Amino acid sequence: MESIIVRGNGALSGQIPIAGAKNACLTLMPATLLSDEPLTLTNAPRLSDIRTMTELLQSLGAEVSTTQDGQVLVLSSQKLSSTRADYDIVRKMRASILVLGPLLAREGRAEVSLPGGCAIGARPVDLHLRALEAMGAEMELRDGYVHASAPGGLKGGVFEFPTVSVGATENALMAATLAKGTTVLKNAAREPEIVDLAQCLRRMGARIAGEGSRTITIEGVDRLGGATHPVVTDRIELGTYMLAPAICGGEVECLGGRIDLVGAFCEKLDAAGISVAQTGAGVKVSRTNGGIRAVDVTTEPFPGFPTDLQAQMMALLCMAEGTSVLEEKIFENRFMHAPELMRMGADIDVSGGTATVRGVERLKGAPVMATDLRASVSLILAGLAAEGETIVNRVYHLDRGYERVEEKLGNVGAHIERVSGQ
Ligand SMILES: CC(=O)N[C@H]1[C@@H](OP(=O)(O)OP(=O)(O)OC[C@H]2O[C@@H](n3ccc(=O)[nH]c3=O)[C@H](O)[C@@H]2O)O[C@H](CO)[C@@H](O)[C@@H]1O
Ligand SMILES: C=C(OP(=O)(O)O)C(=O)O
Repeated sequence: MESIIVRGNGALSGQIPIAGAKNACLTLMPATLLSDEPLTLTNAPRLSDIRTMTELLQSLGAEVSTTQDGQVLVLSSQKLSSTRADYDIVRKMRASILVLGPLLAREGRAEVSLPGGCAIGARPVDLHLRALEAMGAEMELRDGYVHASAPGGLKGGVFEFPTVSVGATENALMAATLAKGTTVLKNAAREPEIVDLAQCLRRMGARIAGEGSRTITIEGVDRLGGATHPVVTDRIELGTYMLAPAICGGEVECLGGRIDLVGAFCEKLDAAGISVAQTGAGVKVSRTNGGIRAVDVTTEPFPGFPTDLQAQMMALLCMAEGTSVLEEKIFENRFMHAPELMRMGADIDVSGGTATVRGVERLKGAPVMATDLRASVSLILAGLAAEGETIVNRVYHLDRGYERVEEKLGNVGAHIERVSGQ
């Protein structure tokens, strides 16, 4: 099994290229199921989750080819051979549920394994099912699978999400493109990945208005065609690497970064005493003098502070002057990084959805265990600023969402390497 070894270091300096967004690509890929013409995605990230989605789509009969550098995906679903998303693939990745809406819209039926819970929370899919039911789908839960059908095709409907859900909005949006009539999605998610999906679907011929606002209106069309679409920048990878110079000191430019993708996060960095500026090429972050100030953070749906940056922000605040309070409002169990950070000398109390972090002067390297994707990278960030060596085990979580992390951080001066067999 592989591990990442990080040795505490001084200031960082240089540039880090930011990849296309994992979470956008994972919803754009199933959009291929809506059309019999090819969908080409450029700026795709090279990640294990993308390979899992490729495997899932291929199991349904789609053809997926990748350029040698892995950045262009050509997906073709001319003829589908199955409507069943098997447990063996779905269990590897929750985003697999995103094939449900497209399959149902194109084929009138789908059988998708329930993804189940995961380390960060229970993560039910009831809202995905209810939104599709509002379009006339019939759902039955049997043998651990959702058996969905819409024999006469989906029909436009009005659905108000009781809670904002990124995945359920994506599933409903994709399905509605081929439903008969108009669908209105209220209290929809406003994340940049939703906007990216709507733009891609529009390129395929869909009629969508209002993405990025709380209400999305979709006029169903008879068929969708092919398209070429660039995957939006990964705002979570961006925020993660913005924290590297914030934690270690120095100045790093994140190439391709856009402040508008991480507005609420930048406000917190500013309050913590970190300088952030948009440049022609990306986002430049520096901490050249002065310490880190404590700040309070509450996670919220976009445009609020993203839950996917909470663990990394906690790594920064472990070394702030003063006490910070982090409230996790999206997932019920997303503080597993806290005990690992405490192994490195952090002073953190967790009570329910609240973590109180009292800043310490210095963290100390230790062997730690990655429990999920963002937790893993928070431990790497903490290790960069700790005294001595930190060994992060179970890095397969990291490879779901970060490509070439050692190379990207190594190029700005971090002491980081991947080793096998630890
Ligand atoms: C592949 C992908 O894009 N993953 C992202 C997506 O996950 P995902 O789409 O799974 O997250 P949701 O926005 O759906 O979850 C938000 C909240 O709604 C709840 N909920 C969701 C669906 C449902 O049917 N019922 C229900 O109760 C969830 O348990 C959670 O408490 O958005 C999350 C919130 O920004 C991010 O952390 C994930 O990185
Ligand atoms: C939680 C995440 O992903 P997923 O929804 O695929 O588990 C994430 O990207 O941080």
